[in-house]
Amino acid sequence: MGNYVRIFDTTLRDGEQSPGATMTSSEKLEIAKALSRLGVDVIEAGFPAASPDDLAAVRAIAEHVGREPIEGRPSSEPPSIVGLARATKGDIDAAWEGIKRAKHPCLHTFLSTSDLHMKHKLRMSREQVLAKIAEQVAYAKSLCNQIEFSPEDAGRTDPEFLYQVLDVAIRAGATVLNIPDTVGYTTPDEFGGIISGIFANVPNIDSVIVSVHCHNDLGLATANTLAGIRAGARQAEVTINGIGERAGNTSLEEVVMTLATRAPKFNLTTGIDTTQLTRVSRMVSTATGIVVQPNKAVVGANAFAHESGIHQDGMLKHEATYEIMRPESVGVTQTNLVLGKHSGRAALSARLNAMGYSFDGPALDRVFARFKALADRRKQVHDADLEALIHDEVGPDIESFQLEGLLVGCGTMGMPTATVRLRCPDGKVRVHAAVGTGPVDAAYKAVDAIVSTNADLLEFTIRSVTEGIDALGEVAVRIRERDEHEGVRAQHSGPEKRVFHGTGADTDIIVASVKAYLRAQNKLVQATGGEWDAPSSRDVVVHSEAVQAAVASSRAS
Ligand SMILES: CC(=O)SCCNC(=O)CCNC(=O)[C@H](O)C(C)(C)COP(=O)(O)OP(=O)(O)OC[C@H]1O[C@@H](n2cnc3c(N)ncnc32)[C@H](O)[C@@H]1OP(=O)(O)O
Ligand SMILES: CC(C)C(=O)C(=O)O
Repeated sequence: MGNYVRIFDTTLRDGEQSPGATMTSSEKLEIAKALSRLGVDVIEAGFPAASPDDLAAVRAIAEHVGREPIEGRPSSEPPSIVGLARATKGDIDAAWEGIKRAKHPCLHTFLSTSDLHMKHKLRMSREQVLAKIAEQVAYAKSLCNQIEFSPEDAGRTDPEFLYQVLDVAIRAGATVLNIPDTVGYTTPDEFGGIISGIFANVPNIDSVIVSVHCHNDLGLATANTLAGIRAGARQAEVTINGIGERAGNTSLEEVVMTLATRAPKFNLTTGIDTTQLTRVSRMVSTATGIVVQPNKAVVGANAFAHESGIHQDGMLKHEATYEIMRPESVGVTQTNLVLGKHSGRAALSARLNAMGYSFDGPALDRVFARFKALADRRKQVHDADLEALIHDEVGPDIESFQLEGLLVGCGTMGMPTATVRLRCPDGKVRVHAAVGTGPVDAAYKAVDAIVSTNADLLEFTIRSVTEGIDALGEVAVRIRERDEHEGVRAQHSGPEKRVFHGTGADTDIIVASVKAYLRAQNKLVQATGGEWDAPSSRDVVVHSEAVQAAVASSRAS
């Protein structure tokens, strides 16, 4: 095998043993096709004795995926298809029934060899176990050329007995000896030592492939698998996303990307097309319903995401500062500089540039201040949030009216009321309160009383820019200059009345609504040469003492 490591994928067998991960036959077939395209050498398709459905799924995979090379598959050969069986004739027959139509079928049988398992689970002596291995491996060999044998719980098996077991299995016809750390008990030095011990003590070990199969109970599955490979194993049994019994199996993507990323250290290759890893990971997650944790190595949503300003600045200067693999190498389109409360100007301005905006100097400072204020309230700031902020920032050249304050009262207990405080083109601050059918209507009436531009509201739309209770709301309005001759328009062929658009964004949707309305009103005022008739004090309707006081104070200023 030299420096080639065979990737044996057991997502459909051990992976499916994850509580709740049961997949339908058609999902399994689709995943098997994806695994084949990914370039795995071996697919353990199931445990046919477990149920008629399992048998049917294994058979379908053997017939479809195990016979023809799939388009796009790195190797021209179809993968080997494996069926798992206890060391019993019935299980072996069922497994053979499942896989026999594959071009490269392989029967995998196993029997526990640790004293603990033999005594309490199998209730068999060492001698009985050795005899059963000899008998059942030989029986399997009578059906199929390729036989994999696993001494279950090898990680806790007495090494001397393990060598005896493996010797018996080779003599009976096994072609692959798989060494499982069934309960994820060993540490990397111990597991590497077990594999080295096997190479040093089992006769004819060079005539078979030595395989490793680790579980992740202590989070050591990948480390143990790599230790086994460094000790000479040339097959790694893995699952996509590391799913499997209890804490799972070794994850395919971690082993493959370690061998690829640290190539000079390992000097080993696999047949995996790593650019498909992310896609297959998502497919398995969807089929099993097992969500990939965001910080999962290689395929987690955050594996190529950077949130803090110092890291983002480093990444913008040189990608190797904080990334040891390129995202494209695992099929992620690009590094994700997540904008959040820890981000700095460098990342914000890079994101804005990518979105087609260029801000620098005080304009960037302004957007940055608003971005930070938003990021303090939101977990993440998305492009859509930025768009809304920018549209809010890039308003009319002159802000004739500026919102200085807004107070609304609404609900089921009384009349919706809004008090609006605006700085007007003459520099004075005016306050007006109004009632309406709802808080927005009340606020717009209050704005109208101060702005009095003779415009009709044509359209009002509100949408949540992003998801969640803390999402930014974006309001878009369109207003049209009022036609003084409305109703007798046919007799007047004057110019069409102009329409002005305004948007506003805020986590408070009433504030966003007023900002949008004022934007549009400001454009109208600007378009009419900045003309504006200040309302007489008679026009100001006062609804409370507080507002009266506010009006008085605005007059005083
Ligand atoms: C480490 C691993 O991942 S091993 C693979 C685990 N996968 C599965 O178990 C697949 C799903 N399993 C099943 O559907 C069922 O367990 C079946 C159909 C295989 C067996 O069901 P049952 O016959 O009802 O047996 P049950 O599951 O209750 O008990 C397992 C029996 O197999 C025996 N057994 C366990 N491992 C082996 C083995 N490798 N070879 C032979 N017998 C074994 C046990 O000692 C026990 O025998 P007993 O009933 O005489 O005490
Ligand atoms: C069947 C064997 C290989 C197994 O899954 C284990 O021991 O974990």
